[in-house]
Amino acid sequence: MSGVLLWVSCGPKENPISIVGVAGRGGRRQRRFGLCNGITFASFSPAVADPSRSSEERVYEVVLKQAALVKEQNKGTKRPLNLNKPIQGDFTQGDLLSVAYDRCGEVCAEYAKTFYLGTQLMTQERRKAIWAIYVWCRRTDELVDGPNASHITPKALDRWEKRLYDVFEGYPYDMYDAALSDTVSKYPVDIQPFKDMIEGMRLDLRKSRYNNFDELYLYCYYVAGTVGLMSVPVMGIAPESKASTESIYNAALALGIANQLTNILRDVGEDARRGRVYLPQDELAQAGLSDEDILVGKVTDKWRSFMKGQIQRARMFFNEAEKGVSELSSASRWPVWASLLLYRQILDSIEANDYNNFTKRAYVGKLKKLLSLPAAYGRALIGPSKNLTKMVTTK
Ligand SMILES: CC(C)=CCC/C(C)=C/CC/C(C)=C/CC/C(C)=C/COP(=O)(O)OP(=O)(O)O
Repeated sequence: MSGVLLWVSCGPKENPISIVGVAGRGGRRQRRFGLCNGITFASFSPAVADPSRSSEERVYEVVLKQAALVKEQNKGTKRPLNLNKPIQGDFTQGDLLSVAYDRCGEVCAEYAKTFYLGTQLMTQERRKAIWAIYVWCRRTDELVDGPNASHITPKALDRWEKRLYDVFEGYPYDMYDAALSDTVSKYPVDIQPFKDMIEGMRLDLRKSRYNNFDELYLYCYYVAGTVGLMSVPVMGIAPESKASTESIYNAALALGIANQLTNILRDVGEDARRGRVYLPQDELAQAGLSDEDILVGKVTDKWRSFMKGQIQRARMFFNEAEKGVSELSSASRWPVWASLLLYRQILDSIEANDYNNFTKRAYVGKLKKLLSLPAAYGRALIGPSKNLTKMVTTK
């Protein structure tokens, strides 16, 4: 494993980015903030920059674009992979890629055990590609959440974005990049969700409150919805699916949003102690609650009723996501169902804790986790719906 540190310590002129040997994993809300309050990043144009429309409308445009691109790329346009630039180590290209993917697998196995198990249910090719994407997301997250987070500036994120472009052009800086370069050369994965995830990190550096759900939705898209959009091209759509590509991408986006909302509801107390409140401020105020109540952490009827509404909304996103899972290729359905069923149970657990998400961490016990696997398997047997109307999106 010692070589890994070397590989991860990144490309030329980069701040060291470590994904190994990091104590604790934590969510993406453990980041420090206040480093760059008030700084705007005019040099970037994320896909969802127009403030005159709702976040949902703007994000849906990204979904449409992704769906159009995947159709285009499925017609046969392939990106070149130029692994010509020297990468540390004495490897042939074949060796390099197989070692690179193995390393990505090791990182997943170490940091995301359940996720790693889920990937074991996929075909080998897809599993490797999903590992490569996971590792890139994890490294991105660690820029603002990892051991070097206090030194991270918007400039470092700009450099990370430049490096992302290089990876997509087929010029990786290190092994993990090489795996991603290979993945994006094989699957119709677009750069946009990756760029948007970096935008989410910029947002996290400068923002610790969300005025309303529209703002929160955008944040959830950046940090989690993007993962859904990155994953579908690798997971694949069932050849017999009659659903529109955009409806499937929309379901994938919904799963990312649902997961992130669940994550936020689970970690309310923990986040508040770090100075962060992700719950929509206007909804808190309407419920007669404030940041102060969250810090005090007393479960009151007001809180219970507020939480019921938040949980209901997260469940709506899970329901939206459900509509798309059956349309995925058969080998990808089981892991996706498993992760959906498992993560959704965190909401049940918050209820079982009588909505005390201030001091009690909601979790899904081992037995429930285990039982979810056959349940997920059963659902995964159901393939694409023959009835088109079932998948028509609401937008
Ligand atoms: C539904 C369809 C059509 C496709 C599936 C598309 C996928 C895979 C969507 C899932 C997107 C996803 C996994 C988003 C990440 C969301 C999230 C909140 C992850 C939590 O990360 P950690 O912070 O490490 O979690 P824990 O703190 O719970 O360990």
